[in-house]
Amino acid sequence: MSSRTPLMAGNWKMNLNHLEAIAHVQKLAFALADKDYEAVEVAVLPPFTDIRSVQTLVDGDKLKIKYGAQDISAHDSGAFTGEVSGPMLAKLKCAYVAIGHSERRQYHGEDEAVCNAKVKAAFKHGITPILCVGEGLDVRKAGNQVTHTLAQVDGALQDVPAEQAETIVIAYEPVWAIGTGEVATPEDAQEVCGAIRRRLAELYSQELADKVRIQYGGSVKSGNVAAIMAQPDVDGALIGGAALDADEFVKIVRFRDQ
Ligand SMILES: O=C[C@H](O)COP(=O)(O)O
Repeated sequence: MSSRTPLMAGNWKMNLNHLEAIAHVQKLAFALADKDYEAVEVAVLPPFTDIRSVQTLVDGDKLKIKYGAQDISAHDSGAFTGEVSGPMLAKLKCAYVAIGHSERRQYHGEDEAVCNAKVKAAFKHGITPILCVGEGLDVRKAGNQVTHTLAQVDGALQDVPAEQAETIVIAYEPVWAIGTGEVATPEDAQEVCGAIRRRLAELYSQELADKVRIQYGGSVKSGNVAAIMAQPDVDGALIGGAALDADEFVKIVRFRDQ
């Protein structure tokens, strides 16, 4: 484990309405103590319709839980039905936004150019991107996971200046491990997370690469998080299913106790 502050982020995906979101965040807030926030940054990524409610709760009770969105439009405003813009998310004080999640890539055809535009949109509005990258099963079976994932990193960071890139979070999520119960081994996670950090050093500088937090995502649970977090280039986790269970998510935040 590195000296970078780990980021444990719960990606709720399309789960929990705004009332359930309030109850869930209240439960997290009740369970988490100052020492948890000192050791780990904790964030939730609810559906768009929940964000205002989460913001009101976090602001009102001065909670230390960060929150963000699961997607952002590449456009600031205009005729883009169904999209939500950077200025809108910034107005709700979103700290983070997931970009290029494999479900966005798979179901909405998001490619590197789209991810690149969204990364730029997030930075433009002061929101930290959590750039999601990772290979599918066929690519893994062919042994091309590193090449594939680094091409996604290269594409999304095209023309992103160092002063922005140094704050990005990159989530390595092998698609075959998402929601399947198939977790990559800690060595699998380290192989690709380490390669991502080396690529950041090539694209920018070693100093910058050493600052960037690289998460692992894919069937993370309290029972496997400690071994994954023990890897030198893994600085947190992007958690899907297990983040919907407040008790389990708190255990993941407290990975050092597992
Ligand atoms: O964004 C989270 C990932 O897709 C992981 O989801 P999962 O923990 O349910 O496998």
